[in-house]
Amino acid sequence: MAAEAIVHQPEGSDAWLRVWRDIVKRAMPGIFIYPIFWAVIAASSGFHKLHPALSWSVVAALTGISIVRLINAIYLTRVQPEKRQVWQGLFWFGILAHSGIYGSMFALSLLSGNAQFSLLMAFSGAGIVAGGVNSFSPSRNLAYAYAIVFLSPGIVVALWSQDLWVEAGFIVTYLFYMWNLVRQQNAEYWVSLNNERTLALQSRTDSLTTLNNRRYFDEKLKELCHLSSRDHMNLSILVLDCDFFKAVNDKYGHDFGDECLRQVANVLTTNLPRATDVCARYGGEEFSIILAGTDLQGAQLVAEKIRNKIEKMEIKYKNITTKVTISVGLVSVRLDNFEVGLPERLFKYADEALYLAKEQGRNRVVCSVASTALQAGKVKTASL
Ligand SMILES: Nc1nc2c(ncn2[C@@H]2O[C@H](COP(=O)(O)OP(=O)(O)OP(=O)(O)O)[C@@H](O)[C@H]2O)c(=O)[nH]1
Repeated sequence: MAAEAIVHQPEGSDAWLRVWRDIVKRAMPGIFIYPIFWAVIAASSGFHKLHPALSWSVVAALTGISIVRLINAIYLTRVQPEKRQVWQGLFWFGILAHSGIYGSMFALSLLSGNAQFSLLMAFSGAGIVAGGVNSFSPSRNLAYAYAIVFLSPGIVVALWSQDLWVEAGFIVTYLFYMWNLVRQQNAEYWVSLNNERTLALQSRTDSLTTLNNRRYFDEKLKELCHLSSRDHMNLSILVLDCDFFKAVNDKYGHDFGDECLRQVANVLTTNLPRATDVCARYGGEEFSIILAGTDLQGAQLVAEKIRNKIEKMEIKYKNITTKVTISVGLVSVRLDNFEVGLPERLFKYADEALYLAKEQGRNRVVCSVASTALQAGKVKTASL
């Protein structure tokens, strides 16, 4: 996906969280720069002696905004998704208020006739703007707005006073330079984020079927076992295997076998509509499914539906048309406490049930004895 496309991802997605975490982290060191720089420059250049009220008011305003920004930075990425816009608005306000006030003081320094004051404000301002542009570059609009608000008062004052044309030219040039930097850094940020996401996706995806791979399935199984144990929920695992797949490969070739696996995978994904269902290619011609919050009856229905759809499906590839069947092993338990090795044991039960399904003639769903005993209350989870 192109960098530009991702910049406009909808609010509330995972991308929002990731990007704003980055922005907040990058912006953190800059929060206290404003009052500190201003206080040091106003004191060292003698500006505070001539204008004590203004100097102190600016210190107070910049410090107040720093505190608001700090609180905002702590909570921005932790609030409920529906409150994100308000907190994001407050983040913008803090940034623009800081840059507006500091930029105005820089503009004032141009008119002050105090060379040391204006030089220090110019140097510090240039540094702060460059740092801010770098921090906010994941959001191009924020970075642009920030640079404009910071530098505009200086440009206006320099143009207005007529004898500061050189300074005005310098600030306008600097603004263009920053503009270019925003574009460049924004593009670099999104390209690297995109690469990171692609790599993460590849590491959890099976390239043939685009289903999740075994590693992801194992991680998810552990996580869902934990969650289900904590909430005393049902958890079902299905292990599915294509029947006589060696014969399919031998008869029609490996390419056709691959196509069969893709079409079987497609039936699985289209028949698992719940967002919490996890489906993976466990290896070879074996697939696995986790149905969190689903009891034995529900899991049997799902397994039977999938088995039935695959049995009826005609697999067409090039000039060949054939059918395949699958055998399914199933385990369904209500979990009350998590123990080490629980996910592996549950999977083993489903796998043993699959073995029975093969033994009993294939093209069928067999439920693990562990789950029937558990549903009848004969076995406690702890003794699985
Ligand atoms: N085309 C293709 N074949 C695969 C892939 N992974 C595994 N296989 C084949 O799947 C076949 C599995 O064979 P077996 O384990 O003997 O099982 P089966 O023939 O399906 O017999 P049962 O499972 O007992 O019904 C082997 O021939 C593997 O080469 C794959 O990615 N693509």
